[in-house]
Amino acid sequence: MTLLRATDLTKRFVTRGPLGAKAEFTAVDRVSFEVRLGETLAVVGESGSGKSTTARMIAKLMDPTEGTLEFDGEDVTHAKGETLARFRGNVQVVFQDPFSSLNPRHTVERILNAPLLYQGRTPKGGRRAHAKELMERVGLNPDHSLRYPAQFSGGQAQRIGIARALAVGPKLVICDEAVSALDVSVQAQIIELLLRLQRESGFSYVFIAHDLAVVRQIAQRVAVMSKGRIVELGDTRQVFGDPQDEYTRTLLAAIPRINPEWDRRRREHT
Ligand SMILES: Nc1ncnc2c1ncn2[C@@H]1O[C@H](COP(=O)(O)OP(=O)(O)OP(=O)(O)O)[C@@H](O)[C@H]1O
Repeated sequence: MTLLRATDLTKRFVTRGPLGAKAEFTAVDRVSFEVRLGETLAVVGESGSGKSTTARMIAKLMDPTEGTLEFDGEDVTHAKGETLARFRGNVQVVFQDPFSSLNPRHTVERILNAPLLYQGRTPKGGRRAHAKELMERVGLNPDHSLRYPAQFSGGQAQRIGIARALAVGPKLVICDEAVSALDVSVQAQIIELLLRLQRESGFSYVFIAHDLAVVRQIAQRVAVMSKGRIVELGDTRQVFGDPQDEYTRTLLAAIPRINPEWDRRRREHT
């Protein structure tokens, strides 16, 4: 079942050159894909390929210049008011830097209650219990609910970011380079957590990443972006095992350890 469908999503930015001359730059160029219920779709590509801009558009943090976005069968491209609030209850984002996305002056309890309150909902067992329950779900000590973000490590802060995304019971969680800034060992723990939460709750992920080794662990399907376009999209094993696009091959060749099978075949052909 299709949960989210992006059709020809396009984002053009107007930039100004050194002499003040206006120029238009197409960061995302007619990108189309769907996210199925319960799956993880990864979006990979080099820096500047348009991954984050795509993530921001499907999270409705940025309007597309052109194209449409459907969620749960409903056109949400220009959603406002109640429709937008409902969308925010279904689609949540986990950002790369937890410290800059968590308000440093708010306690974890307040941070974890904010999404529900925005929805005009009150947590059933009260705010404290709601925060503690979410902290437990993501492996944090619930006794620390009155602490501030700065009192946590990077990995723990990312767990708070993930707990906040879960607070409203979303159907889709967009992870925008959510593990990229973490040490490798912490990264592995967070990936494990993301996989466990998906098993428990059955939501979908759109997983934006540049680390293909991580993508291979977590995503059933992958979209490869280059210069604002999707150049390849398909089953992760298939795309990584037998890339059809030249750019995907270059991307994979940059980390030959990623797929011994593909690496072996690459060596055979060179
Ligand atoms: N607000 C903006 N105004 C002008 N150009 C922008 C803006 N936001 C992004 N861009 C440009 O759009 C292109 C795509 O950026 P985007 O951040 O989506 O790429 P990315 O694939 O996520 O890269 P990274 O992995 O480095 O985050 C880049 O060339 C970027 O400089």
